Amino acid sequence: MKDHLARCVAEAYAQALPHRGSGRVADYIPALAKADPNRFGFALALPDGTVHTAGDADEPFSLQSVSKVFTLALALRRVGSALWGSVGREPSGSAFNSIVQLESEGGLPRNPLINAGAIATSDRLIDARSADAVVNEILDFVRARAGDASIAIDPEVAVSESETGARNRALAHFMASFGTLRHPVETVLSVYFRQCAIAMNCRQLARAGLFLAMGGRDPLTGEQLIEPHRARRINAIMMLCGHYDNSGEFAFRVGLPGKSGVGGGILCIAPGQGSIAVWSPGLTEAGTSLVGAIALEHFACAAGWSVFD
Ligand SMILES: NC(=O)CC[C@H](N)C(=O)O
Repeated sequence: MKDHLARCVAEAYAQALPHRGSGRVADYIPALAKADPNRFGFALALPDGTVHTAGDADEPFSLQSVSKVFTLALALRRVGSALWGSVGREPSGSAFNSIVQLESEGGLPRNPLINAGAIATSDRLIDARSADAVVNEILDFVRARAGDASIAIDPEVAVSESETGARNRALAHFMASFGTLRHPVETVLSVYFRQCAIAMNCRQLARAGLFLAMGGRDPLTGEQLIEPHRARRINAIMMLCGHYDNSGEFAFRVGLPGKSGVGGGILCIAPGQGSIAVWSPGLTEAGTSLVGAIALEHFACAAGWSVFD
């Protein structure tokens, strides 16, 4: 079985490789524009600790919106269902940084995986603590899940995010005007920008996602991190909202919950089976990794993994 999965990883990598270099590297955050579009990594983490990799699986990249999944898990753990007073759980059908729905929907963002919703989620996670304390909690969480204490924030990306963060500031102030945020805008953004700037490689990210595949329990440490029903619901949100207005296409092609980021990473969860991380910086129009989605489509097909069977 393990050999079979190792072969599926190799096959998915080989099938996607000819597409390497296609898509457009995100450049609206200048520090991200330096990424090499020819990079391509793949890692599959299994609950017994095995990790199968291909390509640039050990090269760190900017987590960007993939971080929203971890913040969501931590916020649910901290404030429970009260989180849903600050953010919804419906697909947005619009771009990740869109502002249009916010006005007609009273400043309540559609879901925690678009920028406005992630900013509102970070706000609830702060829960009257300092921004630094919350950033440390997020970092400690991903380090513990990945089993690697060296995971850190890329300071250049964090500064670049903030310097060019006019749109995110607009979203945050707009929500603040409706009373959605409980903390000062700059405190919330200081958490949000830094969580997006965490650098991880595919091997680390795949391991870090395992708790979502295993009912909220980290199979590597044995800790029950969040309740099983919360893990299930995070997966549901990833399936419906993880790729902005490209989420339907991803569900159609891959059939597994996933979350993409403009750094070119995608975290994909196969409930009960394992966790997959892919990275290739060339993006589609919707801002998701073009080569990464192709690789995941081939992998899911070869492994026979889908939540719809
Ligand atoms: N889709 C993304 O990965 C967006 C994250 C990015 N840091 C932003 O806020 O714009």
